[in-house]
Amino acid sequence: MQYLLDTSVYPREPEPLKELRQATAKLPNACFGTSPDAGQLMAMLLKLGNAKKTIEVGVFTGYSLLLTALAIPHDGKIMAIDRDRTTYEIGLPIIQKAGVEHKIDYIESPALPVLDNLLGEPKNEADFDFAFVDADKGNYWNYHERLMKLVKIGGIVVYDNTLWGGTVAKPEEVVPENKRELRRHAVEFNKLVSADPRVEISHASIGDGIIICRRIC
Ligand SMILES: C[S@@+](CC[C@H](N)C(=O)[O-])C[C@H]1O[C@@H](n2cnc3c(N)ncnc32)[C@H](O)[C@@H]1O
Ligand SMILES: O=c1cc(-c2ccc(O)cc2)oc2c(O)c(O)ccc12
Repeated sequence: MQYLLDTSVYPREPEPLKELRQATAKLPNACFGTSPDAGQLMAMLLKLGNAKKTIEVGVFTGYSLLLTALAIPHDGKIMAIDRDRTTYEIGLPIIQKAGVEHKIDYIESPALPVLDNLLGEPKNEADFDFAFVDADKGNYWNYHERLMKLVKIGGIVVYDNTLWGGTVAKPEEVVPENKRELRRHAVEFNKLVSADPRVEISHASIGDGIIICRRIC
C-alpha cells in the first residue's frame, strides 16, 4: 500500500537499500525485487530472532539479500543461491560499498541441488536460523521440505509472493491467463503450508504477501 510505503518504509529505508532499489527500477524485471514493506518486516524478524546464519533462495539484484546482510551481525553468514549471477552483479557494487559482502556466500546454481548437498552432511541439519524463499514458485513446497530440515526448531522461513497480486482470492476465470500458472502454484503452496503441523504460520498481507513460518518440530 502506497500510504504505508510513504509514511513508514521509505523514510526509514537504509541508504544502500534505497540505492539498490533505484538501480533495480531501471531493469526490465524491476518488479522482481522484494517489496520494501515486506523487506522491512523481514529485517525486524531477523533482528527479533537474532538470526546469524541464513539461506536465501532467489537473489536477483540483491534487495532482500542486502537487507538480510544489514540486519544480521558482523560475523553472520548468508548462503545466497540463484541460478543466474548476472543480475547480482548489478547490486554487488552497492553491497560492497555497504561493507557487508563478507557475510555473503553467493552460489550460482539451481537451488534444489544446493539444498540437497547441504542435507548430505548431517552437520548442516537444523544449523540455520532463518531462510527466505523468492524464486521459482512451482518449487516452493520442494524448498519447504528441505528447509524444514535445515532450519532449526524455533527458526523462521519466509516465502514471498503468496498472494500473487491478490489473484489467489479470485476465481481462476477472472485472472488474466498469463498469471494463472503462478496463481495455481501459490494457491497450492498456501494450502499445503497451512496444513503443515511442523510450523506455526502467519500469512501477512504486505508487499505481494508473505508467509512467515516458525518451525516447531
Ligand atoms: C523474484 S526474483 C528474486 C528477488 C530478490 N529476492 C530481490 O529481493 O531482489 C527470483 C530469482 O529467482 C531465481 N531463480 C528462479 N528459479 C531458480 C532456481 N530453480 N534456483 C535458483 N534460483 C532461481 C531467478 O534467477 C531470479 O533471480
Ligand atoms: O513476475 C514475476 C515472476 C517471478 C518468477 C517467475 C518464475 C521464476 O522461476 C521465478 C520468479 O517472480 C516474481 C516475483 O518474485 C515478484 O515479487 C514479482 C513478480 C514476479
